[in-house]
Amino acid sequence: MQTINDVHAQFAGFFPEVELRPLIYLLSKKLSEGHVCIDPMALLDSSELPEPLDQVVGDVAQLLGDSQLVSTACGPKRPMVWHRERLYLQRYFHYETVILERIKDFLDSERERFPAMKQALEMQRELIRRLFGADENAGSRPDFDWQMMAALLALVNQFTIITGGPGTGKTTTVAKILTILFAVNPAAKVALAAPTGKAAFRMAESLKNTHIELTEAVKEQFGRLEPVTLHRLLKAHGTSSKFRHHAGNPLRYDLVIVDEASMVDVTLFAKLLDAVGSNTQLILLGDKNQLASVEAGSVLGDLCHTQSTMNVVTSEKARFIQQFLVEAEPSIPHHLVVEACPNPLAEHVVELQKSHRFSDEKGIGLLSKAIINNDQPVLQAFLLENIDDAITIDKGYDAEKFHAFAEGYRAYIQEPDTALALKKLNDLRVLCAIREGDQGVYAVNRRIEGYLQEKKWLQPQNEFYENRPVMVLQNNPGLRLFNGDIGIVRKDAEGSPKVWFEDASGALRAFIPGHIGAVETVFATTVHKSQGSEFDRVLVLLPNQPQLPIMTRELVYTAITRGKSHVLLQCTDEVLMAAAARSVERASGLMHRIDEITNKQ
Ligand SMILES: Nc1ncnc2c1ncn2[C@@H]1O[C@H](COP(=O)(O)OP(=O)(O)OP(=O)(O)O)[C@@H](O)[C@H]1O
Repeated sequence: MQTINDVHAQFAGFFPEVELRPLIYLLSKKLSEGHVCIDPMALLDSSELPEPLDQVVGDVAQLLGDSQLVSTACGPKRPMVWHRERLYLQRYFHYETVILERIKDFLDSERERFPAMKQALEMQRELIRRLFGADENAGSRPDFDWQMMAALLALVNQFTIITGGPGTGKTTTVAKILTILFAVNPAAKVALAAPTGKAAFRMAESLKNTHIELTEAVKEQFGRLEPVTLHRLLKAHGTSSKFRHHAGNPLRYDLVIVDEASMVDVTLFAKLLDAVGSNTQLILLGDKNQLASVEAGSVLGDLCHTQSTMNVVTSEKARFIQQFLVEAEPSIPHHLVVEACPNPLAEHVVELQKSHRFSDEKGIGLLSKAIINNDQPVLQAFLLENIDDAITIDKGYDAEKFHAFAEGYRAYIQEPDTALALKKLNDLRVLCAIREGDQGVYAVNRRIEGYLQEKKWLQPQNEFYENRPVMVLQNNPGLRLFNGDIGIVRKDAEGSPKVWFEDASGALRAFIPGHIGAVETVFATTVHKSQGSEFDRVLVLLPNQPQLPIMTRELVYTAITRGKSHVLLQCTDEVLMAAAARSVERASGLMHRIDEITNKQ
């Protein structure tokens, strides 16, 4: 229960206009829950206001319009902005505005580039047809190849979002985009980035291991791509959110690719867009259905959801794309081709729809779709039958099943080669929804430690015991270690404990434990922290509290799709059904401000 002493009430109390305090209270509270702004009219009916702030006097719009603390979009700089029925802290309104303005700039500059780029791509017709298998597979494919649409649009656009679930080929599409780009411009400068070091590293690995045939020259170009975190790309000043790259000192690349963009909050999103100059193309990859960032905003999801139908294109772009198909190949479905697109982001967001990793008919593919679509009959069938090879649902939170899973950690502990041990550690993970309580990360980590100790595989006598798996909890740009990086404690040749990490090139790096700042044990981690990672097997432990607001379909979808071959789901029927029925709601103005890209307000 909220008390008058809580931090949001204190914040509201700093403002002299007493009648505005209930709104400021709500704004502060909602910001801490990940919302970028509030719709005061909708919220004032709710019972979220503590006494004595629960009395709102007068007409809200008039109150905000008359206040010296509140400005409008074009008004003087004040602590808050009231814009199109939403109330923002000035800073967050600014971030949203930067995002919209930068997208507008990208769209303006690409119109000029289109004829030249179109011509350049037409010169690469053979390569494009070969990459998308048009010659050999013509006619055998049942549906239009959305990867081809994504790649061609990304190459002619300045700003593109490629979204899709796990295994839909986002990385493969990037490999094809790069192959075409290097054919057009062998000297192209490309940056690969992601919000976490782990995600950036994983993208670079997947690019190196792509199944597409590359020439030696392109292989060499791929080999030179160095994955970096967004903080490193933008050149963070220490651990602050100030960056050396911004509109006045833009990034000097031809193309910037950002993976796992669903994890980027509104602040970093705005700073990224601000730092990408008008001559640089930007491609954002992510799964719009995944959990959003821990901090405020769900920008990637919001930008994707501005369109009710995905993959709509104008007939001009459809003609351009379809010239690369051979006759027998399926073309873009007719209902998606229009004369003019009302949404400015049409042709800039492409959804890849076919998973090449999971079947839609069974296993992780079927269950994750059923969760995100709240498909209750399919979920009921999973709960009733429990006969899927890739999914085990344990409704009784069985200790034996838990221990059998934890036993999987023995492989990395007994692996003498530290690089291999790091890989084996990352074969499996326990994913928790919460931190506190018996089913939270802290208790579950202790439970696994205790079990492995009982088996005499671990001796956790001190903080940095041999083989402790740890996750770094903050960015250390100076050490090139970032929040979310995972390492193992092992003694070095001199017998001193060190924490070992793998860098982007696969080389081992060791640090004295005291030098890397706060870490936590990572046998189990939160679903939030697991974003950007995939594991062969996961145990998803959902707390037996169906009413918990954090238990949403996005959370369970994100957890399940971290698993590549098997998911053990510990939850009751009620918990799973309640989570599937609940969706993350994050207020932002992006969806209803998207028309500002075309009609400057
Ligand atoms: N068009 C395709 N034809 C055949 N196989 C494909 C195709 N596209 C992707 N794949 C295969 O599907 C698997 C997943 O592809 P990829 O890693 O590109 O997907 P992703 O969307 O990036 O996945 P993740 O969400 O896990 O990062 C890979 O083994 C890849 O080789």
